[in-house]
Amino acid sequence: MKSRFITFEGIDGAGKSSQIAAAVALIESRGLSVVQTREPGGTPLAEKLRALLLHDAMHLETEAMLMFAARREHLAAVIEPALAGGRWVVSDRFTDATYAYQVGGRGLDEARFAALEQWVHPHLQPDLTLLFDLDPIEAARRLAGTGDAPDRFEREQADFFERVRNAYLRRAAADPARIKIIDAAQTPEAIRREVEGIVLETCFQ
Ligand SMILES: Nc1ncnc2c1ncn2[C@@H]1O[C@H](COP(=O)(O)OP(=O)(O)OP(=O)(O)O)[C@@H](O)[C@H]1O
Ligand SMILES: Cc1cn([C@H]2C[C@H](O)[C@@H](COP(=O)(O)O)O2)c(=O)[nH]c1=O
Repeated sequence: MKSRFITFEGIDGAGKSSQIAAAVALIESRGLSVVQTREPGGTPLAEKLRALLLHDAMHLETEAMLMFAARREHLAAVIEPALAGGRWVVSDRFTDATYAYQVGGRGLDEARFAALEQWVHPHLQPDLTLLFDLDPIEAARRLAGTGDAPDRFEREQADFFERVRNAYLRRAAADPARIKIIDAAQTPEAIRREVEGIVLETCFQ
């Protein structure tokens, strides 16, 4: 079976990380080998860039370029070799996050985003993206419940996350065959069933 690249997206606190393990377990239960990874990050160097991105204030264009620098490393060291070797890749975020957060949330010029995307991965897009869609107020409530110290993005206000959410929904409307929207207000069990159904329908038919 052809290897697949699956990504999980959504505003902070939407619940995507909670569902990734179940999706990976489902794919592995079919006898397939899966690389589970995340962005920004996924390699030692990209994880160092992640620490800068999540904790140090910076110019918006620096932020966008560092996201793509981390992605370039991640593609070269993890994603491309895995796919070439017949393994599946499941990533917690990819380039749709840059569109949503840097273009939608922060106002990065869309042409600059498109140029970076074209430079870093001109031919590769995920085969399937699961977009966890949730009201930012509910997402903030969930995050507050974790008790974890918020990072630079998680400290943003609801209007920022409303713009991020709307940008994700625009990206999904532009590519409905790839990006499937999940109502993240459902119970974890209902979401798990929906995620598994979409993965089986789109990747195993
Ligand atoms: N469907 C759900 N209903 C209620 N709470 C949930 C649901 N899914 C996840 N949670 C809880 O919400 C919190 C955030 O979940 P999770 O870490 O999966 O979100 P996330 O989208 O990955 O966020 P981030 O991008 O910030 O890592 C956790 O405490 C988790 O237990
Ligand atoms: C890939 C990517 C990520 N971000 C932001 C989104 C999140 O706030 C953090 C990553 O943290 P997570 O809780 O592990 O999801 O980074 C971004 O702004 N732009 C991107 O391209």
